[in-house]
Amino acid sequence: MSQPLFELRAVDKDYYSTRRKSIFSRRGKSVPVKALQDIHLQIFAGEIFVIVGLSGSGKSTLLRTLNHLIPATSGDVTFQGRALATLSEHELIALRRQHMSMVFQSFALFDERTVLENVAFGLEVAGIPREAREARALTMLEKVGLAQVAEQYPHQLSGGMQQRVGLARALVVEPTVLLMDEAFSALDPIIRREMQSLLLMLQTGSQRTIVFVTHDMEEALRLGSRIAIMEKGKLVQVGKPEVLINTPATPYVRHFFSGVDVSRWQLAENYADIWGTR
Ligand SMILES: Nc1ncnc2c1ncn2[C@@H]1O[C@H](COP(=O)(O)OP(=O)(O)OP(=O)(O)O)[C@@H](O)[C@H]1O
Repeated sequence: MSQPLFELRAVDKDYYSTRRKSIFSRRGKSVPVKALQDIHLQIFAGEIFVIVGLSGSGKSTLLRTLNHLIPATSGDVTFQGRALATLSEHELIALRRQHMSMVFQSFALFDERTVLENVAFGLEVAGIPREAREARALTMLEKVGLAQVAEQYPHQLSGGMQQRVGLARALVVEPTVLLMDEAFSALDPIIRREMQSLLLMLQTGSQRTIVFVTHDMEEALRLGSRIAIMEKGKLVQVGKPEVLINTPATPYVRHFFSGVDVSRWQLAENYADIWGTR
């Protein structure tokens, strides 16, 4: 098997929150929230790796340890064999710029910039001249079907369109990894499915790796090459969708499939045919 792109070994993350002190403190000492506990994980190039779990299970924290926005309290996180904790702030910023983009639920667009300027932002930061960056941004907007609104401002667009701008902005820098945190969760169901299809279409033939956080099992099954299920800061099972469905490790994992039509995933041999765009 190829070398993992990310490798996590014995990763813990404890939060010491003053906000929570009155609830969790004992004799004035704050008790940490154990957001991640003993995480061992490998993520490979080209995967759409989906992290699923209930609210508070540690999904966002795990995602943010991958780009060191949240440093692990203990354990190792490596990217392309480099331990993130050993990098200087300067090296980390360079690594993130070169390899990683993020897409958030809240879109996080710049209101005072046009759609084109929003998409071109990462290229501007990278020092690409205006003409070249705007040409690349426009090509990316064409790919997400939004070239016609390039000169508009984010507030003039629907939520679904704004998230397509967010996706274009993340992809235009050609990242090795796309980190997506509940990126489609604020969208209504039809637009959400359209965004999932768009993401799968854009991923076709690409070696880009996507790590996608969601609490929605339908979305996880639709997008994931592999799925990790989290419970209270721990990884309870990691595997291909059909493996999780056919052999759930715990009742908690099984619980995630209640209400989801899993019949399409139950026969592993049919799995490759389910989504033509994968
Ligand atoms: N900055 C922080 N300070 C203190 N506790 C935190 C902080 N961030 C997260 N937590 C706690 O860590 C745990 C994991 O949070 P995290 O946001 O990673 O979970 P999640 O699965 O992404 O949740 P959600 O789906 O609600 O976003 C929760 O108990 C949360 O309250």
